[in-house]
Amino acid sequence: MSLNQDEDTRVPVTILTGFLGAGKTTLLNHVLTADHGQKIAVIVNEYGEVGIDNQLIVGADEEIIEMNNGCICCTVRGDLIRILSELMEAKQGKGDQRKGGFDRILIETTGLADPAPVAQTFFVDEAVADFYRLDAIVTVVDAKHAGQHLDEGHEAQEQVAFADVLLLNKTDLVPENDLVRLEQRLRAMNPAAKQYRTLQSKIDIGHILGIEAFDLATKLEIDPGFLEEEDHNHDDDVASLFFRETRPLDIDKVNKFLNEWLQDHGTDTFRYKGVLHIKGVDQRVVFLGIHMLFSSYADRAWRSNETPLSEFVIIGRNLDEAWFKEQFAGCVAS
Ligand SMILES: Nc1nc2c(ncn2[C@@H]2O[C@H](COP(=O)(O)OP(=O)(O)OP(=O)(O)O)[C@@H](O)[C@H]2O)c(=O)[nH]1
Repeated sequence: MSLNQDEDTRVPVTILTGFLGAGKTTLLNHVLTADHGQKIAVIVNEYGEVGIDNQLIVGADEEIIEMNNGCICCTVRGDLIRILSELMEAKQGKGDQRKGGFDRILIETTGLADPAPVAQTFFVDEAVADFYRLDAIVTVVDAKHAGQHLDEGHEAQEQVAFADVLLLNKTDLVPENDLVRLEQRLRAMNPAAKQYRTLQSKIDIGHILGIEAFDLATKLEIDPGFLEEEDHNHDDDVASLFFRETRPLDIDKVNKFLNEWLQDHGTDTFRYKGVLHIKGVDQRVVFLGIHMLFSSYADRAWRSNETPLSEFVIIGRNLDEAWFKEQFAGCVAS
């Protein structure tokens, strides 16, 4: 391992984190389409058995690797190390060399991930630590919902506490007073992190990539056990449900059932999103929601080699799977 940063030729890695729906995929798409001349290999970890985000990432020629078998900070650390090792071998001219053309790595964690164990991978696994350098942890904060998430959830707090850069996103949804209060709260939790306000996660790439901001000593001050392998807990009440339906749906019925559900359960429904097959619409309909706020839009047309179908994920507390299944089936167009 090189000791001098100037001579450090290891591949830089950025961990992109932030609570469910904060704007991570929006930021990722912004980075992938920006004109920075860098080749970025992207590792995306989603909560839930099927990835919706990977369907929404812009069609860049970057290497995008999905990890959907669990949460990156718990069960799939082994997967992460395997993927990083494969990429390393590709870059060293071994293995699948088509994958080796990247300059840096970007890891998008699930909104429920604690970033510390992910960061830890770059220090405790020797082969990984020799080849990769953790550049920064970038945390996107949803200005509208951060108050609730920080009050309730240990994961949201960890994401802020471990950040090197905090992007205060969705500044269009809250008044200036609230933004200032939130900035103060974030600063009290993590005085060392740089803060930027963003709209649609738009940020100068130079503020988040290649910034050499991750400092192990600071992280050890926040969490003296940072380098020790230890179990960590998630909120056990939070679960995800997944639905798939090949018959076309009626968008009015989808809207109606979600509206009714959210009136009573909006606070506990963190995130729901899907790509839907709607009757009479030739395009994929993307449906995105966070608590009470949701929207849908027609995306690209279904391709001739795709079977149109609807895939929908809901993440929240106290979700009744049988009830949701019945409601979802009730949305099939007549
Ligand atoms: N009003 C508003 N909406 C935004 C802004 N940035 C992103 N969004 C919307 O917020 C929603 C969530 O954005 P994503 O980028 O999917 O969030 P995410 O953090 O990747 O979500 P998960 O992967 O589910 O955790 C989408 O509908 C975005 O269009 C913003 O600045 N203002």
